[in-house]
Amino acid sequence: MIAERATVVGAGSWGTAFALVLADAGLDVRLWARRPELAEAISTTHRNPDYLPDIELPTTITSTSVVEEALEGADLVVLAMPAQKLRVGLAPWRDNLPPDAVLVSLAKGIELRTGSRMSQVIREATGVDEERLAVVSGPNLAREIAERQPAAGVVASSREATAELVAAACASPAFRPYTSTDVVGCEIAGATKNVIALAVGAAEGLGLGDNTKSTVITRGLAETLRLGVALGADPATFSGLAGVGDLIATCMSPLSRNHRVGVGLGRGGTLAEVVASIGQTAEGVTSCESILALAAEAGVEVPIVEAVVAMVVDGQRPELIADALMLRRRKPEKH
Ligand SMILES: NC(=O)C1=CN([C@@H]2O[C@H](COP(=O)(O)OP(=O)(O)OC[C@H]3O[C@@H](n4cnc5c(N)ncnc54)[C@H](O)[C@@H]3O)[C@@H](O)[C@H]2O)C=CC1
Ligand SMILES: O=C(CO)COP(=O)(O)O
Repeated sequence: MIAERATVVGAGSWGTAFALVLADAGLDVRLWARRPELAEAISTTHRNPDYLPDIELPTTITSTSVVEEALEGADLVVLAMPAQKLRVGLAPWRDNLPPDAVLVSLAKGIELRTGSRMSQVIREATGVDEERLAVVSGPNLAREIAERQPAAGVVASSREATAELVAAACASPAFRPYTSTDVVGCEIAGATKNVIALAVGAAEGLGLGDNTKSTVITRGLAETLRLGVALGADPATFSGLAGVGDLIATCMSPLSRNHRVGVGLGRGGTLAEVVASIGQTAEGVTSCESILALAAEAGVEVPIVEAVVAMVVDGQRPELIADALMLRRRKPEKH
């Protein structure tokens, strides 16, 4: 089977950029926006006035705010909502999904309270079989993707043929998807790197330099790997695009919203001020607690995630947290 028609649910930054990738790969794309006026603007001007407004979208992308219209003939249903909105956001879609459509998750987060990964939320909320589900992850900052700068990603599904179907649907001259069957690894890596990016951003905001940032990234990767492996992931995933690849992009790029929230906190801003000034989703802020809870349940030490929770949730000052991380008991690097 070849996918010809895709519905992208959520016309934010990543939904819009990924719709462009699918269109460049030759698919007819329906981009669903919650607000009818936004859908109308996208369909008539071929731009999204609210996200990436300077990017001209291919004319094979049309937009609607009507669920049934959006889903007509869809081979792929791509979910581009924020992690904490996914379960409730899926409610109007559940009973309208075409029976054979493959669902694709773009969100990088862990649900609060349940600790569920996005693919688990989707399965629970829609009842679809895991073989009809794929996740896309990797170093994919929406602006760079929308500008068609060369990049690669990972499409993971427990069923290889599903990963291949989705990869074929998003392979374009500027986007090179690799396939994987490690859904757990891709999801844990994608969610946790946002939290590590908050820590790296905070270090930058405190005026600290590249040695510090590199240390946080490397030790952040170590704790992400420990957590992922404890949850059943393939360790090799963490040295790939969804692991170290996305970690580098998100931790180092001024385009990353998580990085920017961290910088703002490091400079002394309050969480409310910093998040409001960005005005877009920064998943690490709302997923750090659930990742810490997952780690506690699995008996895995995640000191950087813990430090971010202290900074973001408990409002502790970042400089005190940096000191606490440095004073931890010394140990062999591999642990
Ligand atoms: N922006 C990026 O560069 C990338 C983002 N991601 C992930 O994609 C997910 C979405 O992020 P962005 O598009 O960047 O966020 P965004 O903040 O730019 O847009 C979020 C979109 O979700 C919609 N939305 C919010 N609540 C909703 C609800 N209850 N029902 C339906 N739609 C709802 C909003 O209207 C908006 O269109 C996040 O998990 C993020 O981590 C992944 C890779 C790259
Ligand atoms: O996931 C991303 C890049 O791969 C986007 O990161 P931010 O959500 O921090 O902007």
